[in-house]
Amino acid sequence: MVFPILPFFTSGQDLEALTQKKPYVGLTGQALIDLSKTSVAEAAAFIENNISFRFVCGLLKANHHVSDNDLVAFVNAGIAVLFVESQESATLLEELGIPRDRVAVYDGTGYTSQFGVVQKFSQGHIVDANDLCEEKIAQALLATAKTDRSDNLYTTLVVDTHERCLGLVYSSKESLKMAIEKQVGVYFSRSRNEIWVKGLTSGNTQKLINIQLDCDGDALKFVVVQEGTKSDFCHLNTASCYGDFPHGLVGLEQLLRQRMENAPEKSYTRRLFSDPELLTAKIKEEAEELTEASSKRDVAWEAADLFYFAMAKLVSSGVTLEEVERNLHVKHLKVTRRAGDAKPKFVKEEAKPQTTKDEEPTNGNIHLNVVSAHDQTAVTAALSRPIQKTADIMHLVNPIVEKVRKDGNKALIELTSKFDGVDLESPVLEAPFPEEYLDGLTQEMKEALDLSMENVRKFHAAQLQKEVLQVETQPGVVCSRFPRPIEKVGLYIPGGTAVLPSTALMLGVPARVAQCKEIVFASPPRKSDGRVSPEVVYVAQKVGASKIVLAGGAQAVAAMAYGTETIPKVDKILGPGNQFVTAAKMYVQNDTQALCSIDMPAGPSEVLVISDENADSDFVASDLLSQAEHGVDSQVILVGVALSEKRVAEIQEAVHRQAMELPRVDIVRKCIAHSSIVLCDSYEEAFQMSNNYAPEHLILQIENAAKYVDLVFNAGSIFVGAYTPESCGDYSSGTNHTLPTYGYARQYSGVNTSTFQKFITAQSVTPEGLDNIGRAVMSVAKVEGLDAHRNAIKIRMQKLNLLPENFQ
Ligand SMILES: NC(=O)c1ccc[n+]([C@@H]2O[C@H](COP(=O)([O-])OP(=O)(O)OC[C@H]3O[C@@H](n4cnc5c(N)ncnc54)[C@H](O)[C@@H]3O)[C@@H](O)[C@H]2O)c1
Ligand SMILES: N[C@H](CO)Cc1c[nH]c[nH+]1
Ligand SMILES: [Zn+2]
Repeated sequence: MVFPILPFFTSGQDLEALTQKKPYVGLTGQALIDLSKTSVAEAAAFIENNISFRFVCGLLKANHHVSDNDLVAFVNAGIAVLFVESQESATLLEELGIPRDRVAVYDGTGYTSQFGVVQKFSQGHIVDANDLCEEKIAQALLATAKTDRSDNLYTTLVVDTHERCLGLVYSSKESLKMAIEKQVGVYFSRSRNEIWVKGLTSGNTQKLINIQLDCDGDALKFVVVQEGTKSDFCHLNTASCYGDFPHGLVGLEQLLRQRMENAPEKSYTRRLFSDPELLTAKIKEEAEELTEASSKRDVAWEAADLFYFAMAKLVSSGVTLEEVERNLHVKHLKVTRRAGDAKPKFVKEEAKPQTTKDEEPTNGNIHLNVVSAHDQTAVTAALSRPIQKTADIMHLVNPIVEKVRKDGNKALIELTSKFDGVDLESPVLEAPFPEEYLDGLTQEMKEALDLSMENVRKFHAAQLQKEVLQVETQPGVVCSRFPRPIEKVGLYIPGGTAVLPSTALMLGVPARVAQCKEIVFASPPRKSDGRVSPEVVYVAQKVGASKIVLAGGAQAVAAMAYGTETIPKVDKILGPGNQFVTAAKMYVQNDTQALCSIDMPAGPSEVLVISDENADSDFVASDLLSQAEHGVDSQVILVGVALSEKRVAEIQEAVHRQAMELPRVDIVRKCIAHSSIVLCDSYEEAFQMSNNYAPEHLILQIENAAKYVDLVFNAGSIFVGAYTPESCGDYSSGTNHTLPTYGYARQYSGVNTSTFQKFITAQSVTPEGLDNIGRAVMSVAKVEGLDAHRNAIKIRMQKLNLLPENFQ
């Protein structure tokens, strides 16, 4: 039992008009709407705007003309339960995806709701809202409410609209009638033995929102809003008769509302309310921090910060917490329509599939979003990368890594079957690699790979640091530094959406140049035969790899980091990959048990092209597309310097035309959907934009391009001039294509020869040297309170008679 009357709104127009004219109808907290006479929009607006109607149902008569789509839309707008006249209708609704407990079937005497409110609404309960008046409502309530008290009063619980208990009071028949008539908190005072209008003397009155009866009808509940200057319910000046509430979200909302009214001019809260950009930045910052938090304590801490700024946004936008909760409630009521199984009776119109972000339309123009560099908000959105939050990815990757760590090859075989659809007997191919693994490798391909490997070798051999660096910092103090190869390296070669033998050579050749002792390759096996491509095997053979791990993703990274029965544990893992690979690399790098470092976070490929009016539109488009085809999570950005509208249109046309010819057009389409053109006025502005973005690849298609290289501070690799497409660096020119993405070009270099080396320092100090630096060492050791350090100098200097006799 909630309320003994279910007001029936016979038409959509009644909804708004009647609730204005007869606000007391809302005291019942419930409504029944005739769905055949109401539009979805009318129902949605009614539910959204009237917080007093907590339980809204829809009546569906036999032979109604409501379409299937509208039925689902009504439910999704917040209709809790559908009242239908037959079991057959209930079955048809179920086939549409509306759960059975959201349907109440007429049984000859009424409808029984089992969802939200468990109650039988008989014909007598359902009353045309047009016929309702305060008196009828009071009569119905009094006829149903029970009391077993000798004074005939009704026990009444008072709660606020967040359902927080304010206190326990008593109502009499008269006080109830008066409360309904005036829609305020009116009770019966037992101590004064009279009707008690709450706040009559103090001014802290109560607006009455709903009256409810409990399940057996012997206790009332008043839902109220405290009004007046003080919002305390209790005579002891606390929010409730049980003291003040803990300062949670409701308390925060109240506090921020007060601050909105009276925060001092220069206070932080005032700034927050009057500077929308600051508030936006704080919300983004806190949201990011929350995604990065991992311990329970940090997650709670960061969530509280985010709620604070989100609440400031609500308050400054005039939105209440109740409206948000209402929104959550409606979302909770949503259902998913089942596709294609509606019975003819319910089929009035075909449902159009909704387009989600993951399912971009597969036709239409492929064009980039265009923003002006002056629109800061649009630029920030345009330059944000389409990557999953670290926390979300880690959540998926952690169990994979742990499984491989625990179960070794067995786990690797299982995960390869699961993620790559290949069932292997052994996850490792040992050198010397069987000749048949080179089947299909053409002479032309060998020559292309040889040429590329030789150029990469030349450039990386020139970088090799062999010499011992030696400096005498003081007479008798010689410091030196010398390189050593990292002993065992694991090289990841992507193979998800495209097989990348070029990555095999970009990693294998410098590893060989640096003289790493053991080189292990890992790459996902192909579905067709469970092998890796002959080109990868060819490169592995050329660079002297000892093994090829036939696995991809996080499982391959884990196998190389921890080792398995047949895979050696490596000291460093290098190579690009998708988000699973990159996240797994970051995970093992942070695990001291793994004792494994990584090159850098090299995730989904990205490019930023700076072009001016003189650039060739076809060249620009081709460079954008060459990275767009890598994956749906790639991003390509064109920063245009003083581009005319005509030029922008020409580039867009070239992008579309060239893309439509590509076999990977579907991937390109999805990548371009989150890629942009940013229009700048000057070269300086364009380079500033690029430095902020810190792209993996930067292509300069501008006049005198070489002259502008000095302006670049953050980028993985730069491609200078119209005839330097990125493809050259991807394959054959000699630079490395394993480069930092996600903006990590701010602090990381791309793979180079020293990535495969480490540097050891050495020093040699003579008695003369000790005399020159010994006192300084002792002074600093003393201030740090590390006497043993100081002694190591003192003892030697004393034996050498370099210190005065009584030196302490
Ligand atoms: N930054 C660089 O230097 C650089 C260089 C080359 C390539 N790349 C990038 O490397 C990436 C290669 O990605 P890819 O996907 O084609 O190949 P990949 O080899 O990196 O990843 C494929 C593996 O991911 C795993 N995987 C796929 N879906 C999974 C899921 N739902 N859960 C767990 N694991 C899953 C599978 O095991 C699969 O073997 C592209 O984004 C490309 O842009 C970057
Ligand atoms: N552009 C990629 C680096 O982001 C490398 C690559 C390999 N093959 C083609 N391209
Ligand atoms: Zn590429």
